[in-house]
Amino acid sequence: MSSSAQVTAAIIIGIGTLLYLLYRFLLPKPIPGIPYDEASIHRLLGDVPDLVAWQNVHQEPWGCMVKKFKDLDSPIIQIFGRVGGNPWVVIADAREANDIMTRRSADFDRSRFFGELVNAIMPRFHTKLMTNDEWRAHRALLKDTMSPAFLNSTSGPGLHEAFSQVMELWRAKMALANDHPIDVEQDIMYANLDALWAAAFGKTAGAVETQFKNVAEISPGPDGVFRTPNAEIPFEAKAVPILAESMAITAKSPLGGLHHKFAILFYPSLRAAMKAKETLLRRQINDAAQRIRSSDGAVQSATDFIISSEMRAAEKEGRPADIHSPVIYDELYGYLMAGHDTGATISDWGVNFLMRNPKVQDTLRSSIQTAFPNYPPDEAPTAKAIATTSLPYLDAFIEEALRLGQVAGVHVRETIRDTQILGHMVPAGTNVFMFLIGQSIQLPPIDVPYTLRSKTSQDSYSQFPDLNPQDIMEFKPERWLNDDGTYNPNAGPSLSFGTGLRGCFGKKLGLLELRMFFFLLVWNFEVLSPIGEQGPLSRKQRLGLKPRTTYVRFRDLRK
Ligand code: HEM
Repeated sequence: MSSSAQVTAAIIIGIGTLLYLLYRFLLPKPIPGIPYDEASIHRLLGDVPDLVAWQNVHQEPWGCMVKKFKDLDSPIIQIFGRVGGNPWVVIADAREANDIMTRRSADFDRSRFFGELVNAIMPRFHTKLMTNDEWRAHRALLKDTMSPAFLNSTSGPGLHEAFSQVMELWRAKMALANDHPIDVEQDIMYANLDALWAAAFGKTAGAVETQFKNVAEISPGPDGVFRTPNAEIPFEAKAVPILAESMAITAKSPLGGLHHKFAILFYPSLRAAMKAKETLLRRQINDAAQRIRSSDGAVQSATDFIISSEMRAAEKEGRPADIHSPVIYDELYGYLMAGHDTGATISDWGVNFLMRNPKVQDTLRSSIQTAFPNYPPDEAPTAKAIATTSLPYLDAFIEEALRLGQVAGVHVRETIRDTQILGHMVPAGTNVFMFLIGQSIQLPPIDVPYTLRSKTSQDSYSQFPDLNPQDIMEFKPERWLNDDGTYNPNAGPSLSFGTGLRGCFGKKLGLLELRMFFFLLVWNFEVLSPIGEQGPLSRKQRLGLKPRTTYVRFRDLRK
């Protein structure tokens, strides 16, 4: 062999060896002792191909996890979701999940994986921060907007207006659809966007109002479901779902948040949406400041609240008010974004559960009619009356819809020091996913020996009972009621909003949103299934985990 051929051969062997070593380096490295799928450790992409394959067939990736837990017969497993990244630990046990989120803050904190989702859009939104003084200061900014007084008097009327409007939209559609099913998913999303917009800025975004324009064009699709062409809503409002949906880029891309940042900077639709976000916030904040100056500080929205607080603090400290601070911008937009799609997703689930459980629907309706005996059918009670009246069956219905719906397939925390989960050592810096749509919350649990539970989990064992495995898959609001008919949120694991320090900031507003929507829905209509056989209820992954379809027939109860 000539010397140049020898050099070429040596280079090829060298490159080949390097590539092989790189490949070996990037292959998944399991955490010792925690079960995993054997096939996944021989692939650079780990478990991703399985999740993608499941998604392609079922429109959501999570059923694949139910199968992995079953195949590995363990409530704790590990999966490999990033090339060359650390394994992710996943648990399917509500009791341990609750324990991690409420009692183990010395071991777990907000996961950077979760924070990455919002980083490119709202880098100062507190959901991204670890639990520290900065996070506490951000939470304090809007804390009082979750007080009962603020919710019932200031936020409630806007929610009532938005949902009353969508009831009228459906009345108009129903008159033309002539007892055929209507696709209501987009209307529900717009109604929730309007509702949160009103809570944030004092007036709806006009999204539902815009939909009235096209009602006359309602027509059946090949599946017999009636739909209206989507009327263009104001771009500032449209920007909210556009940006919210873009967070999926982070979740899905092997490059995570880097890919999302690139998209926000260079994709024209996302650039336009970011610009609309800035314009909207600037205008709303200026309007709020002017309103406050001219009306002795009367607060009509979350924006008014945050701006008047800043103006008062500045006056007290003798400095100019910093009403256009990036923190205020990101917290306000976070408030808007975090609440509309989550509320809409659970509303879609609840509508499906009402259709499939006519007895539950009858009980729910008679319970609210009994609570308001003096109202004629065409006059719904006020926002304040709905918000403040004891309605235990409605609360139980919502709790059950949250349990069997679930907006998020998982909650995530990160270990901040080496720790133990269900008897296994988990190193610091590991993302721990707590699975919500499988065993122990929606399916019979996987057996966990008591002694493997953490000390805090054992000590708090009697805090809530496990769900009954015999009827865990049924939609049964009664499980959340005491014998005397009062609502009992501790009748089982209630994790749909997360829990503990880093649970949902807007839970009370979210619950009010759902209360107002379902009250007005059941007050106005009987919610009927589309005609014909109903298949099993399946999911699709959008920003949240939604039911595959929300097709409804309505019977108007005003007639
Ligand atoms: C039905 C409605 C809602 C549902 C189901 C829901 C669900 C959730 C979930 C599952 C989390 C993650 C919790 C965790 O990791 O433990 C979360 C966090 C959060 N939610 Fe909600 N949410 C809803 C409404 C809202 C509303 C209306 C707002 C604000 C106005 C809001 C603001 C937030 C914020 C700021 C966080 C992050 C908290 C932190 O990191 O400290 N949510 N929500």
